[in-house]
Amino acid sequence: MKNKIVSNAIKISCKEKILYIIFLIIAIVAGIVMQLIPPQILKSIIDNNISKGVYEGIWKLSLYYLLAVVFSGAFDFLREFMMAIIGQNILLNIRLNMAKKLSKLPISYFSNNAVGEIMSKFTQDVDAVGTLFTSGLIGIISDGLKTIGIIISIYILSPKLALYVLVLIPIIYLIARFFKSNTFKSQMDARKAVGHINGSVQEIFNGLRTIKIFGMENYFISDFQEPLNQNLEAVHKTSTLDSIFPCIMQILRAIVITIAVIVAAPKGLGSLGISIGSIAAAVDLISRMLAPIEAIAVEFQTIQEAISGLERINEFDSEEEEIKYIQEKPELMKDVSISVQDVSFAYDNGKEIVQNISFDVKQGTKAALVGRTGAGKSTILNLVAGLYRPKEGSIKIGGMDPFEMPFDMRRRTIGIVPQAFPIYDGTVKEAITLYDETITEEEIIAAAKSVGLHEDIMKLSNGYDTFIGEGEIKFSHGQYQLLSLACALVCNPPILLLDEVTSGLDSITEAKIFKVLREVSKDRTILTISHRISGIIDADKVVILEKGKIVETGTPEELAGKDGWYAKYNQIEQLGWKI
Ligand SMILES: Nc1ncnc2c1ncn2[C@@H]1O[C@H](COP(=O)(O)OP(=O)(O)OP(=O)(O)O)[C@@H](O)[C@H]1O
Repeated sequence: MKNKIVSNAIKISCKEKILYIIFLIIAIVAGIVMQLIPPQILKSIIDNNISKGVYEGIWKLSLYYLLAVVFSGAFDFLREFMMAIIGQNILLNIRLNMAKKLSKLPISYFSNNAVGEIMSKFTQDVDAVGTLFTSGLIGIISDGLKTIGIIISIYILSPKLALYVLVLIPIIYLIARFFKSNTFKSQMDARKAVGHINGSVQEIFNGLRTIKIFGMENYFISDFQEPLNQNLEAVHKTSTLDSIFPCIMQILRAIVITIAVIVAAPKGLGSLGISIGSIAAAVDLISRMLAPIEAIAVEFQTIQEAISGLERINEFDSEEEEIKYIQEKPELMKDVSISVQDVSFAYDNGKEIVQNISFDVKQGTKAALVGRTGAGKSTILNLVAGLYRPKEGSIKIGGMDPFEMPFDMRRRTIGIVPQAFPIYDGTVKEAITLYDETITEEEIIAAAKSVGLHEDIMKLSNGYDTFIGEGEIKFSHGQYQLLSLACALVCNPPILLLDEVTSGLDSITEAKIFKVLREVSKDRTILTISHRISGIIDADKVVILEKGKIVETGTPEELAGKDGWYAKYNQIEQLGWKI
């Protein structure tokens, strides 16, 4: 199988659930054999007892009949149960394999794929593939064998009757298939509409304030109404098909049985010359045959869905993985200067975002990248952090390409503070360590103290063990930025990359964060980005970017003395305008 994620999951599950697989095979075989026994007992009761007026021992045969039916049902239950356990285990292993794969993908994968799309691979596509194991594949084999077994049994009773039944099977199958594929289509429509409704709800929640301020409630309600109507229509269609289908199958069963009785009855139209007991057994067998044929129609549908899910998982599986660089004994760098030489870069869409960028940040100094929104500042910071590789030129940190830096070395060399704190589902402690268990309690507290957050954390209900996941807001925006800074500092990295850390903060909080930054930047190499001159802290060097190119470089004093971009930005800011 080409799909390694799925084939590997099947292999693991086969090993883990070998006993269940053995029970499944036993249940399938025993179920098929068991369901053939009751009609034979029925035939014997009618032909050998009732027809001949021998009533002795009937109760025993009736009891055997009952037991055979109960056992047949029990084996069917066992089959379904085993299939569900094995199938769910395969699903779990597929999802685990996908999570492992996801953790190996480069940052560009996440920039080029919407979160919703990735999520649907983990949920809908895996569920669709799962039906292959919980019902589809095994179901089709087992129901197919059941149908074959029944036909053989009818053939033993009367070969001609078996031929009549054989002609009727495709008709029954096609009718069942027609109903099931239409039901499936309307279920899909209903699901799509629910997806649209969920999207609208999320949009409404996210923009609640704006909606209220601009009085857009009616617009959103109308946006909500349409998918609701679509959902209702699709659900109505599904319910109608679902309620008609059993009636149709009942009628079909009656038609097949009527035909069988007419052609088989000793004095009927085309007498087959078989006993009354055989007719009764045949009627019993025909009644049992409709359920597996109906199931096969459903299983074909699920297999089709599973194949398209499998294709999407296969696509995900073939995504190129990030190269993992490993160093035997990661050493801390002695020289931590940053050098950016003739760097050009384009994201996957090919549009060049930065061109011919060159600058360096000497060890222990501070540089600031300044430019307007969209100038390419964050892109350069991400390149320096080693998240992307330049298309042209080179970036070195202490002579080493940051893209090729082993992960653990990167974490201990470069501390990154993003524009906004990413909220993880976890405790304050986990937000600082990012689940790195090698970080000690003392190091966590020292990091929190260095950013002045220790007292605030201690005031929380469970201190460092307080949960701060989504919907559990415990801090202000500024405090979250300090937490983010503590996370960057906990490994004591000699380099700090700061991405507009104070954007969106009031001037008092901004001043507080600047004070902390001044403290923690001592003896560190700092690269900070800002779209304002006032957002750079004590920079030794300022690099001004405009549309992906450097337009000015120098110390703040040098640049202030020129009639260039820096002076222009400064002038505008002093007038109170934001760039
Ligand atoms: N993952 C991406 N894929 C494609 N284009 C991107 C990606 N990230 C950013 N860009 C584009 O690169 C350009 C520069 O973005 P970047 O975030 O580097 O600018 P910036 O100067 O940091 O802006 P801001 O101050 O608003 O954060 C923008 O035009 C943006 O559309």
